[in-house]
Amino acid sequence: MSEGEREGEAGRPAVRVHGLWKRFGEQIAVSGIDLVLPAGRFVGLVGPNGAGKTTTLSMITGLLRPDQGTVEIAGHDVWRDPAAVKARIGVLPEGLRLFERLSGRELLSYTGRLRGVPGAEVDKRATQLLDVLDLAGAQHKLVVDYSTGMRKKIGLAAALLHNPEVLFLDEPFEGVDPVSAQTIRGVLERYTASGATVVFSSHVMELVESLCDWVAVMAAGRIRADGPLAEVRGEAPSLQEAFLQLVGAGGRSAGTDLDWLGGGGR
Ligand SMILES: Nc1ncnc2c1ncn2[C@@H]1O[C@H](COP(=O)(O)OP(=O)(O)OP(=O)(O)O)[C@@H](O)[C@H]1O
Repeated sequence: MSEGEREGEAGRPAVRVHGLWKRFGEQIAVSGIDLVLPAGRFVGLVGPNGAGKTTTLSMITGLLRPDQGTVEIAGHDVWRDPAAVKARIGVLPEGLRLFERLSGRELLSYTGRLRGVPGAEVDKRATQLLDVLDLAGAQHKLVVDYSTGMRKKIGLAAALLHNPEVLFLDEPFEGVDPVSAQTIRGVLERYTASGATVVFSSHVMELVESLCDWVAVMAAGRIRADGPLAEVRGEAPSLQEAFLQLVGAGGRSAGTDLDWLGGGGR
């Protein structure tokens, strides 16, 4: 599908990446990728471990400077116009660092003020987000005492507080129990239904298949396929199968060399 067709479908793209490169010493993490993600979609960035997903999301969101290439979000260049971009995006990065000595409620108040949201509005939105994300009971507890799932949820609340146009989430469901995952999912579905865009990375194919309507498949620093979910899945019975074919992992044996492994002889 051409870029023109994509833009025609949903107006201005949420994200436009051109010729993006990142190298760490000898290791090429991201190898000159081009990507156009339409607005108003639930986009999944999928790929095996080490594919370059986190590096790509970090460069797209202005956390890591690319060696080459450009990124535009909602028409603004991430590196030339960072303030305009930061006002329009929310980010839940991998290994999120939070202010551990604030309570959940204080963290949201602080984030809201930093984002320039008026105080009364911050309080209202924080109360609603804490409630919807089932954190109301823990709002006065210090973040340092939060569980992994609670940290993801308070990070998500902080990323949503200023009502961004585009939300980027790196592995948002990792370490999250099924009930919390369902809650997060509900919030994200509601957010995209109103025309906002979610871009999240994951290697859990079932999750991506059930949530996303647009997919980009990454392997070894390159985009192997991208487009509407049905188009990327093609004739394959599931996204998992399509993914295995795309990344060339279909023939890998499940451990024929591990003949010593298992019960019996030591
Ligand atoms: N700071 C760094 N220094 C050196 N190499 C790095 C650094 N960050 C990433 N890499 C390398 O770049 C490649 C891509 O890593 P990245 O974390 O982007 O992959 P990923 O798709 O997010 O993987 P995962 O699903 O395992 O989180 C890997 O080979 C990784 O070892």
